Amino acid sequence: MDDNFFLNISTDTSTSSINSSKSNSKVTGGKWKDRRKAQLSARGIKKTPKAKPSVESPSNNPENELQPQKTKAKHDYPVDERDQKKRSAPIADHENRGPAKQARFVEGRGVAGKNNTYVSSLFTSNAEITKRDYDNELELKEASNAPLADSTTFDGLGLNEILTKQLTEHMKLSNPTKIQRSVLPRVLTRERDLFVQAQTGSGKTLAFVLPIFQKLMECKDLNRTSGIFALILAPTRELATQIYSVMETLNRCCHRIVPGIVIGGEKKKSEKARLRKGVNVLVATPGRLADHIENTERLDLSNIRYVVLDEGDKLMELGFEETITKILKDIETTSRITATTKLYPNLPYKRINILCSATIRSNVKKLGEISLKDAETVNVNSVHDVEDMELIENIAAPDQLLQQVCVVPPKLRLVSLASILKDVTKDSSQGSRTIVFLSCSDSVDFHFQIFAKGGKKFNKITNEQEDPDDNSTVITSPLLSDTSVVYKLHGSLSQQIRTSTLSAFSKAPADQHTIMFCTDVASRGLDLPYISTVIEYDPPFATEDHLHRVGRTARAGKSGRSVLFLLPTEENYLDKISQYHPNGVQHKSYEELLKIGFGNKWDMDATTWHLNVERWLLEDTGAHDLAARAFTSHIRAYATHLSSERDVFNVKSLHLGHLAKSFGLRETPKKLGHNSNGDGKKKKENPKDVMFRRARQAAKAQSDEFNFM
Ligand SMILES: Nc1ncnc2c1ncn2[C@@H]1O[C@H](COP(=O)(O)OP(=O)(O)OP(=O)(O)O)[C@@H](O)[C@H]1O
Repeated sequence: MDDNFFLNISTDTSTSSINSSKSNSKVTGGKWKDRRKAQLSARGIKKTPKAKPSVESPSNNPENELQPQKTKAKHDYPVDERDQKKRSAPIADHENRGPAKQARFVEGRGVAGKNNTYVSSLFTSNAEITKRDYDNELELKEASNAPLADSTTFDGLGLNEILTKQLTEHMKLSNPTKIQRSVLPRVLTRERDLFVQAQTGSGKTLAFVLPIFQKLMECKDLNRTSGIFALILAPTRELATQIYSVMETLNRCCHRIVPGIVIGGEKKKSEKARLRKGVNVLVATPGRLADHIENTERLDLSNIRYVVLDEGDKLMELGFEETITKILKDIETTSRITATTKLYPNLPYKRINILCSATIRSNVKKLGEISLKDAETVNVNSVHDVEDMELIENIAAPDQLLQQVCVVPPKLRLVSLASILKDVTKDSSQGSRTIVFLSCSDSVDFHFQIFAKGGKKFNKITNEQEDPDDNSTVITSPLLSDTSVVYKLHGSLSQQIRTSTLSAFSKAPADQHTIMFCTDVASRGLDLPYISTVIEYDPPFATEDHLHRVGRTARAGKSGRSVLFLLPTEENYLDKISQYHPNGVQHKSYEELLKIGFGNKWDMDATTWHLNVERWLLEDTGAHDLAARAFTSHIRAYATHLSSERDVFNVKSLHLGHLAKSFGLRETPKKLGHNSNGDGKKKKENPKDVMFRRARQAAKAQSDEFNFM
């Protein structure tokens, strides 16, 4: 048994009375046990042998178990007498449990070490939190990714009247952003490859889409049957869909220029039909495009004048290097640009490649070598030759972002999350949009269920009341507030569901509180409107992804807040992300966090809330399995943190027992591990096989997640 895992099984009252009563009688001589017996009988107490775990055993009584626990462990927060009393007060709503329910309730439980289940109290035995120097309190500055407030206008940058009108009148964008000011005129007037680097939410999409659209508009005879002139590659289907919808908006002011999209998850047949009808700008995910190049005869890439690679580092991270190299080679070898120059004199005489990324990793440089020739690097402050890429530093998070960090002991993670969500959803006069990032699909499913299906009472849904919409990814959350709706998004959902979930989330009424539980599939490039809070409940697998996640808020000059949860063993992660937060971060203690949602009686109310989750899992086997799966998948995902970050995210430093508690589970991690393997008899695996199995799992998880094919 793990030493740190505190046993908290409620004590038999008769035993406690023994401890509390004092006697003057003294018994001497004989064996130790006989002396003890004689001493007890002198006090009129009959010693009963230790009961084996059974339903009848008082120590197994769920009523006792649901009492806040009396423990010897030290509290890691100030405890006054009043709080102590509150913690020992009985928790309502469990007295009515019938015998059958009680039996189920204790099913699988036993004393510690027998059936491997424990009930530990939330506020005991938690890891100490080292006091880091948090002096660098956050200093919020003016928005760094906002539209320019000076006299710079879109037409001043060379945009034609029709497009300018579309932007200002229909899209309500009056001034360009800094990166648009830098990129727009370059693509309109020069024929040089570009590496575009700018903050999240700074308007990079319009920066490359607008000039390409205008150049095509300038070709009078160009229509949908003329061929594909621009190709935009994005790493995720969601991002590709988003870029396509920007193109569609522009198409409203010039119907001749037709955008098209090919991404996985859709019927290839309908994509082929679309390609056959003709498109001029093709947005695609690399895997699907490569598939069409192989199998779709009508796909003609010979006219391509512009290739844009959006989110370059993610494209590389997902292993598209080879696919992109092949696509570019195919474009190169089939190109008829020279032959058609006279037909389209306004288009560039050579192919222009544009690579975009907010973060620079060595893989982006590699992609630059593959895709760019004699390129310029453009960021908001400077323009220089791409050879100087080495000089470019990673970009920081937007200056107006309020970055909060909270170090939370593992057992208190779930209640801390509940607290913050309660807080963001409490205002009934106006709505809010929140994104919660988790490590894996199973964990998303579980947390979605906690805040949705469980409802106010975490009732088990019986067969008669079975929700017909059981697979829904959008559901109301009375647990938080009457106007709260929760969503889930991850790579294991079908593309149709992913698309409709995002669309519903984006169009939610302004007075609704919407919360989306998701994996990193939503971290890249997604432009969801009015996100006010991003919660990184699990830190990302690569530090750069932190920047992309927090970048879902504080976009285009708007304010935003991001909360990063860290375990006490992960505090040094702050050193890794400090490069993205030159203005500092704001530290919140977990006590503060718990107070904002649970109020002054936070310890008592958080305990009750958590016990309700635990009880729900004990009563509902389906929910319990979901929790167990989420826990094991989470640990597995944790082990896939980049090796360069293992000093912070080391799976060996995790307190698995406490972490299981934050999934509402009472079994020991060992038992959960065995269950997740299907049977109790686990064969010892060859370490080499373990390594290969984990590598396969990690690779599969990545590809499942992004589902790019
Ligand atoms: N000139 C502008 N004025 C106001 N809003 C703008 C302007 N240009 C773009 N936006 C808006 O800014 C938001 C962010 O734009 P976009 O998605 O292109 O950012 P990005 O730089 O690509 O971010 P990320 O790196 O996260 O992908 C969008 O909602 C877009 O409509």
